[in-house]
Amino acid sequence: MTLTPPDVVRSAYAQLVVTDLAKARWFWVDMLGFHLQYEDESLLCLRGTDELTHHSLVLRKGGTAALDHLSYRVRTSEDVDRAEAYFTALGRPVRRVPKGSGTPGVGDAVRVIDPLGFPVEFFHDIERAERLIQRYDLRRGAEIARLDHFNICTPDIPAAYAHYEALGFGCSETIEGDEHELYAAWMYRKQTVHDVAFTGGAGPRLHHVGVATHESHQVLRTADLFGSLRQEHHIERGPGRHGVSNAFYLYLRDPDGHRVEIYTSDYYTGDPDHETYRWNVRDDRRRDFWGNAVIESWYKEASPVLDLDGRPVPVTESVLDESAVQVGADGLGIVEPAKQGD
Ligand SMILES: O=S(=O)(O)c1ccc(O)c(O)c1
Ligand SMILES: [Fe+2]
Repeated sequence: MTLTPPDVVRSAYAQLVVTDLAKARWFWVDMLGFHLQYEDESLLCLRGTDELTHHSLVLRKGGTAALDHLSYRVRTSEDVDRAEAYFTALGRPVRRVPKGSGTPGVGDAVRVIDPLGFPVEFFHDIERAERLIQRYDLRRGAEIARLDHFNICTPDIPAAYAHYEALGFGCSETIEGDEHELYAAWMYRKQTVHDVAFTGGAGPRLHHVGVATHESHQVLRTADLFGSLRQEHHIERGPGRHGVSNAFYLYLRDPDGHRVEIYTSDYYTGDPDHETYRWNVRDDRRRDFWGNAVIESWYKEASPVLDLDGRPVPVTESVLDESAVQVGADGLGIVEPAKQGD
């Protein structure tokens, strides 16, 4: 029996558990400039300046910092039923979340634990929100425009690739070994570089949420804002230019250690014959086009994830470890001189 996957439109929101809502509000609203769409004593629903639906980030107060769930928007309400049937047929834990019983603003949804162990929601209906695209008077901090992608840590990248390919995701770029072993992949439904990407490592864990600004000067200004306020310890990696995606980037850690990437200027991937661009793991421009080393914490640290009952999901150690491949300025393992023309 052929399984019809849900028609995923885009990565829509991440729901993060934070231990101090006030500190999280400072980081995500005051410093990053997310707009506050909904707030109560235990929950914040936030969106970027361009976003026309209720939220793209939800912060829920809890005892341990973790990913509560990732959420994808699907094209029709029938696709929510398709998602339920698809993951039920895969033998995965599935839970229907009727409108009003889940995240504020979201209509009928289904939540699953996917084959990679991640809590993932699929929904169609979501409340519309006031158009703030040209309300420059309300912009502040990093001026975040929208959610761009999720990056997940998983021990088996080929399995992650196969799962998302079966969901109809295209692949824009990869990092591969000399024998084409897959170290990382970037996959999309919307017509940019990625909605989801996979970082090799113990998983399931959330590596980061990628949020987009319109301009690289906003990425630079973000770093300056944290420096000005003596909050530079929130800066983890960058600013810099990625090899993969060609985006300009800055990685921050929020007060609970959740990683967020401020990201701008990747490229269009919408043609039906779009070809995957493949990087060799020994190319030390792959992660930073200028050859700057990737800090160890970026490879090793990530947020735990919760199951459908809010319990932490145990992790499995990785099969491949990209950080063990030392090339030029990158990697942390055995030093191998880069061959001329690598
Ligand atoms: O560091 S990489 O160039 O591989 C990279 C590319 C795009 C991303 O969104 C990212 O987080 C990391
Ligand atoms: Fe990213």
